[in-house]
Amino acid sequence: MGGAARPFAPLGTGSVRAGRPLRIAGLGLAQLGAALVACGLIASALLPREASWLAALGAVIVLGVPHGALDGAVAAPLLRPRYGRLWFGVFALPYLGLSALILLAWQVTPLPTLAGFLALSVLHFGEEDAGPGRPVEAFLRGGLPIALPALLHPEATADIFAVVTRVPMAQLPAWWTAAAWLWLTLAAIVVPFRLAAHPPRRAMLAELAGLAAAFWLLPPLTAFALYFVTLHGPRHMRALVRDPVRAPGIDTMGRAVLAALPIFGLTLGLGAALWPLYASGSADPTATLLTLTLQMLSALTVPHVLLDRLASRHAPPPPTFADSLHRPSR
Ligand SMILES: CC1=C(/C=C/C(C)=C/C=C/C(C)=C/C=C/C=C(C)/C=C/C=C(C)/C=C/C2=C(C)CCCC2(C)C)C(C)(C)CCC1
Ligand SMILES: [Fe+2]
Repeated sequence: MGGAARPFAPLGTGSVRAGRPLRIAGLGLAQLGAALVACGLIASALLPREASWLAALGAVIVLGVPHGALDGAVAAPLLRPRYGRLWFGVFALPYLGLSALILLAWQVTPLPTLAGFLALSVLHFGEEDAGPGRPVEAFLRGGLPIALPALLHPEATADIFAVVTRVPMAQLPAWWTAAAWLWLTLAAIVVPFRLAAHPPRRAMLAELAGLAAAFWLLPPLTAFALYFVTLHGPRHMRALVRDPVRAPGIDTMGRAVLAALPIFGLTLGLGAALWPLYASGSADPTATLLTLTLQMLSALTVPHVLLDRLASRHAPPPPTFADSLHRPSR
């Protein structure tokens, strides 16, 4: 998230001669891809429920999970100087151990684990969307994808989480509804003041309005997939591309995608290995995929967020004016 800004190199830059990104009708290749994915997801909302769940989960897995697979590229510069070729084991073992504990927690105490997952998601989404050092904006923006489905589509959201937790849920847990109302009340109080004090950029207003419309008009899982694969994942990858310190080898979106592939493959392998365990309790493969995907996302989120914290703590402070006099500019 932090770090010195570098011009954003759009996806596909590497394959375009003379470094000029391919543009069609004024859109870069990355924006065009995102627009196509968004149209596909919106259209999938017209399908029967099972099919629309499959489309949303497919997008979350194929297009959303790779942003977390870049954690390897963030950990390597922290660990390789000290552990040499053993760095991946030193990184992966605690990462997997922590994830395994969360998967176990879903079996033992599903509802408290759900509450923890939602709280961590607000933090994670908010920090990514608002940027560091903006706790109020982070709470408001991170809370939006969690609160709006509870307020606008409580039954459909309860149906999803009854499958994920494997706990019958005729309606959403009262604590979720109460937290969603609290978020809405705080937003209604804080937003007018902030709008008056700092008029926001038009792009941010458009993003928030688009997100609110998606969570209002689309089924909740489709709206979540849209947010996760067109905003959250790309934003995380762009932040790494722009940060020369946290992942030094990742300086274009094309490189970021390539660097994510090996660990993404490993993650798919882990999912495939866990499948029989999850399928044994359910007759419906779509429900199994929903449970496994959401539980795995939550399990990976804990080390994913911790690593982000550790990496920002190890990042050198931003250069001072005196530094800039001694160092050649990038
Ligand atoms: C490095 C590594 C790895 C990998 C990793 C990864 C790949 C990660 C990822 C990560 C990630 C990828 C993360 C994520 C996150 C996510 C989240 C945080 C989410 C959340 C969500 C939510 C919370 C939702 C909800 C909902 C729904 C679902 C529906 C409707 C409604 C709502 C919206 C509410 C491995 C293990 C292989 C090995 C070791 C090392
Ligand atoms: Fe993330």
